[in-house]
Amino acid sequence: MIKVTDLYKTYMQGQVPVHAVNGVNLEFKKGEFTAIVGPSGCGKTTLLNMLGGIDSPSSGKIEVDGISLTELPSSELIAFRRDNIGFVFQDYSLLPVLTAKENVEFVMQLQGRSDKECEARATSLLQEVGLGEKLDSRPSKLSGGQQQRVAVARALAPKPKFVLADEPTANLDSKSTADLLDIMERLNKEEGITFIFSTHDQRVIDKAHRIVKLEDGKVVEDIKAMSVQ
Ligand SMILES: Nc1ncnc2c1ncn2[C@@H]1O[C@H](COP(=O)(O)OP(=O)(O)OP(=O)(O)O)[C@@H](O)[C@H]1O
Repeated sequence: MIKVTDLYKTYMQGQVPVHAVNGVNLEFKKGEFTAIVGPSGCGKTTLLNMLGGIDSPSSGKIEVDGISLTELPSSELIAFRRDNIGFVFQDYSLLPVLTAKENVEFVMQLQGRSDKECEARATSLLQEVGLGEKLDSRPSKLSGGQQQRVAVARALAPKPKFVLADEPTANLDSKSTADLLDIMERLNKEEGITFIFSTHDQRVIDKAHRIVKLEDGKVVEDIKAMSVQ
């Protein structure tokens, strides 16, 4: 479970404080499939970055299965993030010189796993996201949708406790969006992967089981979809 308590993040824009996240309290249970929504600038990216330990709060607490991210020394936070949190970014963020398989293997190599294990898991994850034929392709040879599927496979490679996705479909066409959502939904259902994603995309919002709406850095709505109530 992820527990967020009294979370604040204030940026200074010149002399003006911007309260990007302004007193958020939330819990995410294992296996949830949650969309964070709200107008541009409401704090979605800032919240996701803090949940993932890539940005630190001005105050407040984030706990993952009882471990307080906000209190971990930075070296332990880096290892915790690597082993427990998967990220999917809007711009895919794949390493261009590596093939699809190498991009997925890379993060497991950082965990110190054997080459054999890295290769087997990367291959099976890429097959699972429908890219079994593209293992040796570099990102420049893949469509946006295919690159984002590599990014999902990479996020899952270290067997994370949860996956954070910041507007994962922002650059995808309708077909690629639908395919990516099907894959995320299947992984959520069959493997119990917890997904938390920010989005403006109604097609993605329609698939979410829970919708958390932010405005001006505050949670103004937190609703469960009818089908999972
Ligand atoms: N590094 C920064 N320095 C200063 N202000 C920032 C910084 N990052 C974000 N902000 C401000 O914090 C607020 C929240 O930004 P954030 O990117 O989290 O919103 P968002 O909901 O993800 O927006 P979008 O939907 O446009 O991506 C905005 O007012 C933004 O300008």
